Amino acid sequence: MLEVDGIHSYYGKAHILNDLSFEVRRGEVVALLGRNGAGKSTTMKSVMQLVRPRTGAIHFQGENLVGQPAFRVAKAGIGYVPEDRRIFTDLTVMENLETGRQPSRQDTPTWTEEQLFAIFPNLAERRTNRGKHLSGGEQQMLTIARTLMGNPSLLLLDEPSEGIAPVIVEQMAETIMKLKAEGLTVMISEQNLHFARAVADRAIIIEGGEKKFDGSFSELEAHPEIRDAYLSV
Ligand SMILES: Nc1ncnc2c1ncn2[C@@H]1O[C@H](COP(=O)(O)OP(=O)(O)OP(=O)(O)O)[C@@H](O)[C@H]1O
Repeated sequence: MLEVDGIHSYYGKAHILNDLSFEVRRGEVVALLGRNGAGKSTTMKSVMQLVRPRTGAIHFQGENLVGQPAFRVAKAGIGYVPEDRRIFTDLTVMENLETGRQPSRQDTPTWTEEQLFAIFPNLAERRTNRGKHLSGGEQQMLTIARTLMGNPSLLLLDEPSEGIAPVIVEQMAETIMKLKAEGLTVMISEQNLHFARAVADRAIIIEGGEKKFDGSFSELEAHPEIRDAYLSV
C-alpha cells in the first residue's frame, strides 16, 4: 500500500533520513521504533510531504507522492496525527469532528460520528463539550477521531502513547486494535516497545535516519542486542 524507496530528507543542511526504505501492507499495523531524534517524526512528515525528500520515491497505492502538496497526500487517503496534536479548543467535540469530514473512499472504512463514538466512548459522553474542557487523553482521542472523519486508508499516528496517563495508554492500545479490526492500515511511531508490541504486527527500527531492523516482534525478541542497541527499554 505504501512503499518508501531510498528517501533522503534534510532540514536545511542537516541530513536526517539516509536512504530509508520500507513498506506498509494493507491491513497491517506497523510500528516505527527508535530513540528520541532517530527520525521517526521526520519519516512521517516525509510521507506527508511536509518535509520533501530530496531523493527517493514514496508510492501510495501506486501513485508517487514526492513533490505533491501535503493536502493532496491527505486527499489520496493518508490520515496523519502529528505529535503536537491540536484540536479547536473553542469548538465542541461534534464540531471538531465535522472539520475533518471528507468524502468516502473505495476499499476503506467510511466513518460516521456514531461509529466513531462507539470506538471512542469517552468522546460520546462529551460530544457537546468544547475542546478546551476535555482532558489531555480525550483531546488526543479527538485528534484521531477527527482524522478518521477523512476516511483515510492509511493512518499515521506519531507517538500515540506519549504524554498520556497509563489508563489512557491502555485505551489507546485498544482503540488501535479496534481500528485494525475495522480494516484500517496503521503506522505508529513509538519509543514505547511494550505499547508497540501490544498493537503492531511488525516493527521497523530506525537510528540516525537509517533502517536497522524490519521484522516481527518475535524476531526482535530473539535478538536482544538489536533492542539494546537502538531502543531505550
Ligand atoms: N525542524 C527541524 N529543524 C532542524 N532539525 C530538526 C527539525 N526537526 C527535527 N530535527 C532533527 O532531526 C532529527 C530527527 O528528529 P525527529 O523528530 O524526526 O526524531 P524522532 O525519532 O521523531 O524523535 P522524537 O521522539 O524526539 O520526536 C533530530 O536530530 C532532530 O533534532
